[in-house]
Amino acid sequence: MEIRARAPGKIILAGEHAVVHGSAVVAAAIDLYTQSSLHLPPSGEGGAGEVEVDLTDTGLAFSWPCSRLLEALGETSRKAELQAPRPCSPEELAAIARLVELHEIPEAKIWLSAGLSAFLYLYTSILGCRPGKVVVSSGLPMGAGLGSSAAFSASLSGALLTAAGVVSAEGAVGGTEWQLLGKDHLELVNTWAFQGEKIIHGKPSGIDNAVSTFGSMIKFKKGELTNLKSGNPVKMLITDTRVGRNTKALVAGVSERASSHPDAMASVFHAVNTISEELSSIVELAATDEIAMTSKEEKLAELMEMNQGLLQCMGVSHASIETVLRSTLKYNLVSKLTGAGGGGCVLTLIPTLLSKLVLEKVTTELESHGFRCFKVEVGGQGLQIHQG
Ligand SMILES: Nc1ncnc2c1ncn2[C@@H]1O[C@H](COP(=O)(O)OP(=O)(O)OP(=O)(O)O)[C@@H](O)[C@H]1O
Ligand SMILES: C[C@@](O)(CCO)CC(=O)[O-]
Ligand SMILES: [Mg+2]
Repeated sequence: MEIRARAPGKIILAGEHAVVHGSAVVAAAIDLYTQSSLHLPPSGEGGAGEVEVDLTDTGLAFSWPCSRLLEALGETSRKAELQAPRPCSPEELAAIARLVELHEIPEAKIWLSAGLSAFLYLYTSILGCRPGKVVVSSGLPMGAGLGSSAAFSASLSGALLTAAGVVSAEGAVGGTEWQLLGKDHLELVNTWAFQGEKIIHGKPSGIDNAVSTFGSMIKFKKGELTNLKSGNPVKMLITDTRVGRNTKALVAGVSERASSHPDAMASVFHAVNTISEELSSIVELAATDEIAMTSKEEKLAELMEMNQGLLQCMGVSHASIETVLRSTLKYNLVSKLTGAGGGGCVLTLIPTLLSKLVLEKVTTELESHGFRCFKVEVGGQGLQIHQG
């Protein structure tokens, strides 16, 4: 049996990091996906065989004998528990880390260990220690702020829960082989994906896995989701600075700064909350003419610029991000980091009336710094399933 699931990455228009401390955040799916293809042999009983994962984008594949997994983790998946996802316990995480260490991951790719731990936890918790193989491919740069960890966790959870028979597709994505899940099933996938994010992010807010699972554009605050209907298409240029960084460490750094300067950082988080609330209202306005559109985009740009300034207060900007800010500002364009920062990707708002020539000049200048630029469609579908 083969089951494929794909989940999108995301951009954050305002509110990253502050959302971990209770502020509102606005995020949207993008049309870059991570796909998990699950292959299960007909028998499927635990004990014999292996659990394999092939991370095609890294050129690395890993496998564990089912007997070894059973010995280390015990038979974990029970149908009842599938409806009530639980966090990976410290003991399970330690056992999983030892299983990952059995494979000598090349030092240059040691950052993969978090993803492998999330894989083993989700696979054994949902399917138990039965043989199977997952092939993962992605259009998302890893560790770049576009939610690669969430897209990985959501696509994997979707494929595994479909194989376990607890979620199923309810409708087709017009003109494609992909199918959509109903709201209740998406909620279950999202809760499992959040467990995967906890292993990779440490203290995730839940916004990344929510956007990867539900898609669209979302305002999120203290676990509460509000679907936003963008009044007009939102056009963003994404610049990947190609500076690798680790979201878990960056999130921890902001928490440390909040502990060192509680009052000042509380003011920063409050200001970000206000920016996110205002941005969510403006993005839903439907501008019907050029004057209204220009006015709307100027307000969005101002809010992005203010949020970037507050992200610098949090200590998550980077010299490469500042280079993007300076380069785009020369053309009166506004940019902000997206995701955890510390490098990774930067958003630049593309006004409707911006000429193609100017956009080409900006892109050429950014690429002259060794950055990679690309445009994405914002606010598309979330998790999608295909049963072979
Ligand atoms: N396709 C994948 N296969 C295996 N592991 C992955 C994959 N994509 C992401 N990961 C895991 O997630 C980690 C990157 O997650 P991280 O949260 O640091 O960055 P991000 O999700 O790309 O950015 P952000 O969280 O800021 O949006 C990788 O180091 C890897 O462990
Ligand atoms: C930095 C952060 O706010 C977003 C990362 O994409 C972390 C989180 O919310 O889990
Ligand atoms: Mg992530």
